[in-house]
Amino acid sequence: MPTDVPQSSLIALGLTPHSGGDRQITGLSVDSRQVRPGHLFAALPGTKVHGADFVPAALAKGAVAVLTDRAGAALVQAALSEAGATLVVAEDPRQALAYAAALFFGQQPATMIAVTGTNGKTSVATFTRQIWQVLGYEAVNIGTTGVEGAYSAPSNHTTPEPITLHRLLAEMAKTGITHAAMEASSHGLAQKRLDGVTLRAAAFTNFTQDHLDYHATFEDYFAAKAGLFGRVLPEDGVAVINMDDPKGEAMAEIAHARGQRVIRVGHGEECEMRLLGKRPDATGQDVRFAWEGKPQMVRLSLIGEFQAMNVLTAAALVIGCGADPLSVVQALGHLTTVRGRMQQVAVRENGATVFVDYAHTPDAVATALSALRPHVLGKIVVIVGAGGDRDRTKRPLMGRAATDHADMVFVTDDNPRTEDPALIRAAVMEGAGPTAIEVGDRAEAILLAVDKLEPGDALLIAGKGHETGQVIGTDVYPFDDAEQASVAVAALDGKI
Ligand SMILES: CC(=O)N[C@H]1[C@@H](OP(=O)(O)OP(=O)(O)OC[C@H]2O[C@@H](n3ccc(=O)[nH]c3=O)[C@H](O)[C@@H]2O)O[C@H](CO)[C@@H](O)[C@@H]1O[C@H](C)C(=O)N[C@@H](C)C(=O)N[C@H](CCC(=O)O)C(=O)O
Ligand SMILES: Nc1ncnc2c1ncn2[C@@H]1O[C@H](COP(=O)(O)OP(=O)(O)OP(=O)(O)O)[C@@H](O)[C@H]1O
Ligand SMILES: N[C@H](CCC[C@H](N)C(=O)O)C(=O)O
Ligand SMILES: [Mg+2]
Repeated sequence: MPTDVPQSSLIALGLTPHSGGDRQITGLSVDSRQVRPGHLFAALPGTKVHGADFVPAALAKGAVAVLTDRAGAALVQAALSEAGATLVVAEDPRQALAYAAALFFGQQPATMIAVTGTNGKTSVATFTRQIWQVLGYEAVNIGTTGVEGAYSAPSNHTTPEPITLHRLLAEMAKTGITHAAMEASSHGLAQKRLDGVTLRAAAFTNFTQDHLDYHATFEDYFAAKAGLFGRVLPEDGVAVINMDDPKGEAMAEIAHARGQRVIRVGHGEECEMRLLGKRPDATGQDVRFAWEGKPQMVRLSLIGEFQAMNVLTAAALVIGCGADPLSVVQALGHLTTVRGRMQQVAVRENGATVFVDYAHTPDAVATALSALRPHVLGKIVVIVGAGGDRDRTKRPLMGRAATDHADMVFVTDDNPRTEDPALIRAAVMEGAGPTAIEVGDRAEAILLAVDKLEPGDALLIAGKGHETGQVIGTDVYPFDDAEQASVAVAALDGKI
């Protein structure tokens, strides 16, 4: 066995053997198909099946120990003693796995933060990383767009699973990464994926509708997010809370109750990081804000008030982690657009602009369009759609938000996945109303929308942001909104 393969005893990983005695393990897996000889297999209760069903398969592949809950233990005890493998039973096996993975891989960047909220996680994590880099730190952001910054890696999840996450964190720490900003998705929090991460600070951006396919109720969805402050962030951590959100007060209460230092961000007088005013123009905005009562000015090459709020949230996180506030303020002028978030991707010969944005919730569509309005003198055209195999109830609300906040609406396909695209569009159209134009093919919708642009107008292509593929059925077809917009502009302006 190569010497760089980490090894550890179960007890050293905080896992107490229930039967079979302590073991040296050479790896961890949650999927029986990924088990290697010497592994601990975590047989987790799932939404579809119980991982315990796959214990025989895991043992056949060489697993020497199994971590599971009580229900799982009852199912696998006999098979384990027959194979001479160790059983570990935990009240919460997902949390036990997260702690074990952190100990197994050993290292993580010394300064880590996490961001939760329905919208804005990727943006805040990216700005946090950018500020750290301007200050001279080796920094990354980890989330929907993969790992970016001083280290690059793709990612299938917004919040990676604990094993993948801690392998990655250890690898990055070894290469000298000292600062990491993570996204904490509600799935990730509910499944305790980041419980083994040592956080210095955490932020809450906002709470609106999404993922009601996974979380049974709004309360469950909120409880998952609140877990970041109520459980994951330690007592000596710093909580950065957006007080403009109706749930800000409740989140700040949770942080206070844990004894965490709270930095409030928002428009209100009570906020330590307070937005005082902004002057939007075609290429960005001048922003006036106050840090602990002291007014500051910065020029941001970013569109939309929500991006200014995301920047202030990121600044508060960096300050919360100990950076000098004045240096942080000075760094803000260097920030650049987050890929696929209110990103200007093309300009027509007549001056009309095209933006790509990742708004895929009703609130995000409303926020993105109203944020764009003060930067635009003419009309706003929007392209909107909704993804298949996701929260169905948000579809008409997204259509409605588009009609309420734009002057012209095109309804098209997002990622239909395994659903019938026509039915998804019909649900979006129901909210968008009779004035909306339905065009199934996304490339055609972009071409038609770009064609409507007159001087001073802007088009917002919502929903897919940085994505480079369109998922139809289970296949992924190359598709990039930014590229399609450039092609449409070039074609209509007679450049190709
Ligand atoms: C809905 C959801 O989050 N599901 C996660 C959950 O799976 P599950 O409970 O559905 O698992 P299951 O299919 O019932 O199987 C139970 C167990 O048996 C195991 N198994 C299954 C089959 C097999 O042959 N062998 C085997 O061992 C599975 O690995 C699992 O541990 O537990 C699994 C193991 O921890 C996760 O991999 C899986 O994430 C899946 C891949 C996923 O797609 N999650 C998405 C929805 C997600 O997490 N998204 C958020 C972003 C959301 C957002 O903000 O937009 C993210 O952070 O990326
Ligand atoms: N602070 C905010 N308030 C409201 N809407 C926002 C905010 N920040 C971003 N948005 C909207 O949400 C979209 C997604 O932003 P971002 O990718 O930063 O969010 P996210 O929380 O990471 O999303 P995901 O759940 O997909 O990971 C943006 O394109 C924008 O339309
Ligand atoms: N992380 C989100 C992204 C949605 C992006 C949108 N393009 C879609 O496919 O619905 C989700 O998986 O729900
Ligand atoms: Mg994200």
